[in-house]
Amino acid sequence: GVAILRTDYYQKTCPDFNKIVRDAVIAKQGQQPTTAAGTLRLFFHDCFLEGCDASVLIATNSFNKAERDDDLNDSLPGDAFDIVNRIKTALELSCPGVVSCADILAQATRDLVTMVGGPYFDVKLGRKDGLESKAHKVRGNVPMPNQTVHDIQGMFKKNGFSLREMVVLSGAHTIGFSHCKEFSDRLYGSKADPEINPRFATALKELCKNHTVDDTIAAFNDVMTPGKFDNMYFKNLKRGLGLLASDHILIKNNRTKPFVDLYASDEKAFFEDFARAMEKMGTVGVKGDGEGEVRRRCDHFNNLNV
Ligand code: HEM
Ligand SMILES: [Ca+2]
Ligand SMILES: [Ca+2]
Repeated sequence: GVAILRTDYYQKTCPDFNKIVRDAVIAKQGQQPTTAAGTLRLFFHDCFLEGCDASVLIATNSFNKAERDDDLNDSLPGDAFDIVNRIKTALELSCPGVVSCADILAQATRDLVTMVGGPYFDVKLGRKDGLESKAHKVRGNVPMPNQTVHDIQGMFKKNGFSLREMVVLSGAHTIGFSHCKEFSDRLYGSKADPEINPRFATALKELCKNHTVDDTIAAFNDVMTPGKFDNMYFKNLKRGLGLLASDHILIKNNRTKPFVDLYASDEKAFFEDFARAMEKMGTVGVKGDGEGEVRRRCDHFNNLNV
């Protein structure tokens, strides 16, 4: 059966859960300010494949190439995996074998989003960790920047999200960064996008000029307020300052544009809708008793599946 999630799921079995997660998040985000964006993306990629079950955290072994080693997950940053592992270690000392990795990722994401200025939302708990993680399943479940609104909408729809929720969740690109290869085809050559703000395009071309040699070069998703969770992402789209093609199409497409306009002019509406959509994201495909386990380590199944 489907898991019944509750915000107070660990109240008796792990009373310090909230505090342990919050303290670890504050320490990590202070040391490594890119953690919030990386973790938010990690959570998204987890929930969209096999549901929010920590399948994305599994390490590859000689029998199984895991989700995180598919090309589309290559750029998920180590700091995002690290914060989950740190929290897991602290929790295993306080209440061993009780808290799932899927719950840790959900709760840490909420705390990080809130910490960088985003809205607070409830995180219901009680997910079990999944028993499968296959790299070949990633493609088709995680959107790519060169896809159409129609194709991307299909992936959100499959997970129960409306077009409006797709737009509001894309507002996550108000923080974090993207590597040049994700948007370079908008900059150079005959397919260059004439709708990019010209000064922005010049700056990006300069930034990315050596990206084929150095694939670590990256640009902020939100050029104006890259570290702050706010509605600047939507304001940027209206001025040709969207970074990815999948960002810019939200203002070009006449079905998504009204939502961009709304969130650009009303941050409160953005925060309310984003909070509700994130709460919902946390319930996608969750596993209950008998459908998963509480992993001892977040990067390994308890039994080696071969
Ligand atoms: C709508 C379709 C989406 C597409 C095509 C897309 C694609 C991408 C790509 C290509 C990157 C750059 C990765 C890199 O180069 O390191 C990225 C970054 C990011 N994405 Fe998305 N994304 C989408 C939706 C979302 C959603 C729904 C969320 C979360 C709710 C999200 C959260 C993030 C975050 C936070 C980053 C920055 C990661 C970092 O700084 O490490 N994205 N996205
Ligand atoms: Ca998953
Ligand atoms: Ca921002």
